[in-house]
Amino acid sequence: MPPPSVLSDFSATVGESLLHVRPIYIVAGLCAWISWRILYRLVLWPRFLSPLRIVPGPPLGGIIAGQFPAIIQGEAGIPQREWVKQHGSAVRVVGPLGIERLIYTKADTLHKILVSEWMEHPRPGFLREILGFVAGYGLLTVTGTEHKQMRKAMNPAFSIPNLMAQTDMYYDPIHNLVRILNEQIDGETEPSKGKVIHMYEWMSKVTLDIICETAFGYRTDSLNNPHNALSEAYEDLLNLQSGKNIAEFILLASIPGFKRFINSDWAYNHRHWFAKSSLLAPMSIALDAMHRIKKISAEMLAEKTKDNAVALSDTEAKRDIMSLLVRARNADLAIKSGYTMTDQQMMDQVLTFLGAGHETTASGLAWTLWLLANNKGHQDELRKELKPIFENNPRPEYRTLKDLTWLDGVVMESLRLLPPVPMTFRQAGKTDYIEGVLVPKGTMLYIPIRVVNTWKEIWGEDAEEFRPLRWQSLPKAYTPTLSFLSFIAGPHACIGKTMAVMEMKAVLAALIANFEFEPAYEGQVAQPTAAVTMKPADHMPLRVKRFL
Ligand code: HEM
Repeated sequence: MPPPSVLSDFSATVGESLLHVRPIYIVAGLCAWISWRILYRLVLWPRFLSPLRIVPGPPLGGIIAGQFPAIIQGEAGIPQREWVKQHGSAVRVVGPLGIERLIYTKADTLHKILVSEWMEHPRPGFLREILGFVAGYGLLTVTGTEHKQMRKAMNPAFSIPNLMAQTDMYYDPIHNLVRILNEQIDGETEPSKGKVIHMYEWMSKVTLDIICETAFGYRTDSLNNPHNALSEAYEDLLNLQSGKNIAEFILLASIPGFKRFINSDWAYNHRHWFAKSSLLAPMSIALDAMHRIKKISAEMLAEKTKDNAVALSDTEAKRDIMSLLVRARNADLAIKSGYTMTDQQMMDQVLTFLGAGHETTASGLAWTLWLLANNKGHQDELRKELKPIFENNPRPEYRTLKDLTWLDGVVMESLRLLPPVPMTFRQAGKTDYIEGVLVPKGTMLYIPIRVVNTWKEIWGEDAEEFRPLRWQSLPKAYTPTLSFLSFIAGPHACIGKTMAVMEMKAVLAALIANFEFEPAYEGQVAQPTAAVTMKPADHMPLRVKRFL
């Protein structure tokens, strides 16, 4: 046995050399592992190993970007519609970084994903991050049991009797809008020729004023105030919507800890640093806009909580949605029932109503005006139906508006053809067979709202045409929940659907009764943005004339 001194000399030498060698091995090992992961993710999995290879679809595309360029350069939902036409009702598309997504259009499959097994197919993390940042971590982002409880607490506020009672609240903003458009036209040198007006901007203001009134009992009056703080903040935020910015956001959101970082005071206080990098500049604008929106939302909520603190038995209490939620929470707290929303959750709901209920309805209205401007015959028929009603009563109530044939057909047809939310995503929460193919846990499922809404197998050969009267005799293949997906289906279906449709009807009815709409110039084409919501990129200029 060698003496201990020799042993210690030996181990010291080995240790020393290991100390020198180990970092190289570690770095080399790390490099090899990263290279292997990259090779596996980008090449081996999508091209040779994935069980989804048997699902038909377009070519895989470039190794890094896949079909992503086609997706973001095309109109939202249109490349997917072409792929379904070419490859059938189940399509596999490889997106960026080798990530596969499946598109299913058959009612049975959509029922499984959205309705019967909705808990096993949650919204994917990246979508929850985007929605949570701009629309609060409320109903739009919670999943499973928490979602069930929150939705149960909120459903009564969206009941039909409550919405009926709210309809009259729409009319002050609507009448403001009609007056402003009249003034704008009268300000022209030749008022009879009308005026080209960016209608999306006005739809955004009127829907902001209506949602603030009906959801919070809060008067924003952005229609009369061009520099309204809330409306300017949303404008800044919504102008960031582009395929490129969303892709960058998804990339950043995949970094662990991103949610905490982006919602921290530090990120807001240092936002000017991000403005210096072209990649992070949109983040700086978004942080600034969200800070302003959160500040105003907190004020609205504080006013509500103060208002309703003593209102448990007050029959004259306000009927806006937030008042109902605050009163319901107070009642739950009083009887110590199981589930009550925390202050933070209430705050998130304020952001959710603003984020989910404002721009979607504005885009829906703008697209409806676009379709009518390009279909004069349908516009005339609608006006014929509306004129006598408005001559009788300038504030028609819920029941009157609900049952009008042309008004209903035009709104539903517009939401079908140009849905403000053209697609959404789910993720396979477990490995399971869908349409006979083993779909690995984690696979992205593209919910093809615009594709299904215009699928010829359901809607017939004229599926892509604007024909409002089709809602009077729906095709045989139509199923109420899964043929028209604009508000999707199942437990995550839009809670504001009835409210949105009623609001669109009230605004549109008043506009069509008072004005005529035409394209702003010859050859004008629609310019939908390809992002989370589909708004007109050009803010929809239309020629607006008084209807006398
Ligand atoms: C034309 C207008 C609207 C359209 C097209 C629309 C569409 C949608 C869609 C497609 C979803 C499902 C998103 C997903 O699961 O990924 C959704 C969810 C939701 N919408 Fe709407 N929406 C509209 C108006 C509104 C309004 C006015 C409100 C409320 C004031 C609202 C509140 C919500 C909420 C809270 C959710 C989440 C529901 C849940 O997960 O339980 N929406 N909406």
